[in-house]
Amino acid sequence: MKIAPSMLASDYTRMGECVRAVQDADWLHLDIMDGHFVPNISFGPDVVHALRPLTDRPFDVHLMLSHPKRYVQKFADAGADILTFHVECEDDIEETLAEIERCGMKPSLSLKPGTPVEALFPYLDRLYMVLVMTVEPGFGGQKFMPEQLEKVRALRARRPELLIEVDGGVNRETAAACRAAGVDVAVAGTSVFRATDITEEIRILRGE
Ligand SMILES: O=C(CO)[C@@H](O)[C@H](O)COP(=O)(O)O
Repeated sequence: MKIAPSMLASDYTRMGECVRAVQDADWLHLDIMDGHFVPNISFGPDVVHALRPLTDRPFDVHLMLSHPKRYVQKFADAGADILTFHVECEDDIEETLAEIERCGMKPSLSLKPGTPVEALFPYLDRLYMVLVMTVEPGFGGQKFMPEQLEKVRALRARRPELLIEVDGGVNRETAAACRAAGVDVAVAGTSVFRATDITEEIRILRGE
């Protein structure tokens, strides 16, 4: 299982050092929150752009925005590789996917814990990845919701080749359940950035 450390849990006074500290991870996860789709505000494309030269890891950008389509070009310019937005957003899903493709990024859709997995089914053929939220989006440091792994199993059964990521509450114990459910990529914020040995923690989360 690949590990994507979430910069939401990094020390914002030294974000550059934090990016270098997770060089051994597979991807870098960047959470973008607008204070409307979720009750929190994080950072925007300028921060993503500033961090881009510090690592060659793929930038996995998760838009928790009511209107993601407006910002697709900005995140492409900032250096995003994979762009995830939510099926519950207020923009047209097909049009937003087309805009992500037009900008040369890999399209991905996410869903909140309360949204049935079937909401994603009409779009699966167009997606590079699905991000299954294992906490209510908006904040780091929450408890993993194990029942969300049912969505991973349902998606895996329907599309064996689809890349599946989970996000929220991933630690040593819950990572094992994710691996068993067939998760390809796990986002981990608190467990990685609070670890005494970050490199070792990533290795353990991967299941190595
Ligand atoms: O998108 C989110 C929260 O909305 C996640 O990326 C969290 O930031 C993961 O943090 P931890 O649960 O690992 O602390």
